[in-house]
Amino acid sequence: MHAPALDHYRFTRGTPKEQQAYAAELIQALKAHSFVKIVNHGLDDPTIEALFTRMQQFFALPRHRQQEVEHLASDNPQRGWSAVGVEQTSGLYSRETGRPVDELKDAKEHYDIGPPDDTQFQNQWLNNDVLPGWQSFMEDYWYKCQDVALSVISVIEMGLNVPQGTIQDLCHPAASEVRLNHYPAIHASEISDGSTARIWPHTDFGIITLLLTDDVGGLEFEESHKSGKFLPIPQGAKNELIINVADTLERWTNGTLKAGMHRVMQPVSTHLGEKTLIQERWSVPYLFKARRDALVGALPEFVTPQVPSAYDSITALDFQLRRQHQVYSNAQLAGQ
Ligand SMILES: O=C(O)CCC(=O)C(=O)O
Ligand SMILES: [Fe+2]
Repeated sequence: MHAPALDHYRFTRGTPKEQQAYAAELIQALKAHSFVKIVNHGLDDPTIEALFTRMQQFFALPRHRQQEVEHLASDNPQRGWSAVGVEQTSGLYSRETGRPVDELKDAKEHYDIGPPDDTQFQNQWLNNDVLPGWQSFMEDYWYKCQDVALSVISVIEMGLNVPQGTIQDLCHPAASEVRLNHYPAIHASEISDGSTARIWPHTDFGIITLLLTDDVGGLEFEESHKSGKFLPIPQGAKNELIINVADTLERWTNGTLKAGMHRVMQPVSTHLGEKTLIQERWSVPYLFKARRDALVGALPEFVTPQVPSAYDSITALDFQLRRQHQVYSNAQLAGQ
């Protein structure tokens, strides 16, 4: 489970033979665990340092500034700031527990950034004089992540033995998002009594997710598909990028790759005394998504008469709206 990170240079700088071997290992890891860690992916250390510094600047602003770019609950893709607890990831999960969503709280605030040139669901930005250079840094980071994601998708296409471009061609125009997650410090007892999670078990909606985290810990992946058993992911070097399979790739591959169920709880190192305060935590997923009019049923390459498509063929946007709907209560969606 705790396999060392794979070296992405084996693809970007490797011989065809090295590329094939790397692709086979990556697919094997994704089949076994639904996630894999990679290094030498193209996001350099100074960029990662600056990303965490920049995101912290936004969350340190006075509340009224954050409210200027607040995302209002709707089924649409999120843009801008969502306050702690507004997004209820328990809605993606409560069906399994049978407990009402409102009893299961999320202890996270976040900021979402869609494609810089998105005209359908536009980004929300503060004036440049509030956080000089912030918007252009984040737009730049969004493009850098897109490059990494496309490169990883090339590897996945190779490892799955489908023609290059099979998946990549379904990703333009882009609909992907950078999400800046802030988990404020929280009493361990709030998590251990089962009422709150930093983020409840869920799968991501897109194709793959590229995830960077700080070293606080707490991220857990389901050990194997539908096992219900979660294993903590030890934090490696800060530049390790976690790649996980998300819903759309599971659907396109007709279940050959399964979306990785994950959550964020207290770090394993935490002594769970009543009064223990778990330190704040930061993470940045890049949610790599299909173009909005692409169909997200199984691709023909993964369907046979014996193995028909197990997924309904709706558009990526409809799928997004369906999943997004689950993270808000009806009252929120009615604007109350
Ligand atoms: O914070 C993390 O490590 C994971 C975040 C996550 O799963 C998400 O934002 O979808
Ligand atoms: Fe996630």
